Amino acid sequence: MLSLSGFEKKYPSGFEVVIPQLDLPEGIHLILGGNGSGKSTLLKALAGIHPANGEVLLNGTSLSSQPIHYRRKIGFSAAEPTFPEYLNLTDLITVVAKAKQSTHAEIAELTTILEVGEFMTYPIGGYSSGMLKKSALMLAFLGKPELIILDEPFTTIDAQTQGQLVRLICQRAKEGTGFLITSHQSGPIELLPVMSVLHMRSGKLATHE
Ligand SMILES: Nc1ncnc2c1ncn2[C@@H]1O[C@H](COP(=O)(O)OP(=O)(O)OP(=O)(O)O)[C@@H](O)[C@H]1O
Repeated sequence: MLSLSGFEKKYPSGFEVVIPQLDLPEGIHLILGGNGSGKSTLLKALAGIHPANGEVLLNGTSLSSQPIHYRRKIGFSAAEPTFPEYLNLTDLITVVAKAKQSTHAEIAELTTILEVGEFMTYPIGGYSSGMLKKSALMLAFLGKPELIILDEPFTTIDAQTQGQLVRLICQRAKEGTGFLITSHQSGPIELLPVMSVLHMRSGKLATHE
């Protein structure tokens, strides 16, 4: 599914994430590690949001040489999502659904599962942190991406939505979607059928079980 070779992402501060080689087959992969170990840095680079060096291939599509094609295949939900405050979630869904060829049925299903229907027509500037996270999750799943990258997906959402999200991840994984997930919350991730766990320390992969 996803392969990295010679991956390097360095900030001007000197902090860097370095992964010489990594091959992840289809499935759910957890990335764990302490605060500041580099998890979000890695995920943002793999989502194509932050530039990085090295080769990243998603089912043969290259992030560096086919960036638009690559990014269409990815869904990403940030740990602390931000969106233009004057738009609403319906606006964002319209744009992303068109770009990723999502169906009305999928939009309706995700609207119900993630319980965004009540606020999706209100301006984003008035959303709570949980509403922002639900919005980011909705956009990440739209269009059945080949790989969905979720950075702290269980923070700020209520217990009921956490349960719904676990079921949604399991359902999509069964259908062949790959997942990279970070979480400091152990409860929900213990319910996931995880293929591998990667531990990060100081910008490096310490272990891969
Ligand atoms: N945009 C940025 N510019 C410069 N340095 C950054 C930036 N984002 C993160 N860092 C630094 O990179 C290091 C790793 O941060 P990162 O957010 O990737 O860690 P993390 O493992 O996701 O942490 P946490 O568990 O606290 O979310 C930290 O030292 C952080 O200060």
